[in-house]
Amino acid sequence: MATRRLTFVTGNANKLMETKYILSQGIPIEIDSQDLDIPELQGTTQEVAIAKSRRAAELLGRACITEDTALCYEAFGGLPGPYIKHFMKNIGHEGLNNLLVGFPTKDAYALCTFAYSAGPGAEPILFEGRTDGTIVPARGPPTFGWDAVFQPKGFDKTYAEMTKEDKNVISHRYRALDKLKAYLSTLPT
Ligand SMILES: O=P(O)(O)OP(=O)(O)OP(=O)(O)OC[C@H]1O[C@@H](n2cnc3c(O)ncnc32)[C@H](O)[C@@H]1O
Ligand SMILES: [Mg+2]
Repeated sequence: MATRRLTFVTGNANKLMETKYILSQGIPIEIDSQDLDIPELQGTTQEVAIAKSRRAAELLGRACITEDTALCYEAFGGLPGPYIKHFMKNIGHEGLNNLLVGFPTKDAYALCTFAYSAGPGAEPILFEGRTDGTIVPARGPPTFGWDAVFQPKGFDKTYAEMTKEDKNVISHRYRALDKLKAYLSTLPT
């Protein structure tokens, strides 16, 4: 099978690393990356993902993938959701826990949305992956976003305490990439 080449438009080095790792397990694919400055709209996770994918393909002038990650609190009807980056930056791990003081549930889910665009003007196709868990006081290295405060259901470790091999077979990103992989393998290279 010929190796497919695809550009991942992202400015996040950790996303890129996990994506390359997960995709390399399944199909012959080479991912390069471009960090383009793309405004992220407000709206549902799907609306945010579609707008970003359209703009990325326009700027790049060819097929690409983009990705948006949301962290959704059950107590808040799914927020912060796609706005988690700004919450994380401004209030940190402790703030992400303090938000939930007084709320009956600390349940949350991580939602990853990959968007594939065949090129400028093409309708983006979305691939979603969800992992359920709980928000806990930070444990593990603070290397990647909110990994240290998210403990997936059925595990006694946070994402940050897990090995990359373990995180990458149960994560929101893995589940979305599993669907993207299946789609890519139906396309001609
Ligand atoms: O250039 P892009 O791809 O948009 O990269 P970004 O860092 O801006 O990413 P998002 O807009 O999707 O914002 C998601 C936020 O969640 C963080 N994040 C994404 N995936 C994560 C994961 O698997 N574990 C922990 N934090 C994660 C990430 O660092 C951001 O703060
Ligand atoms: Mg972003």
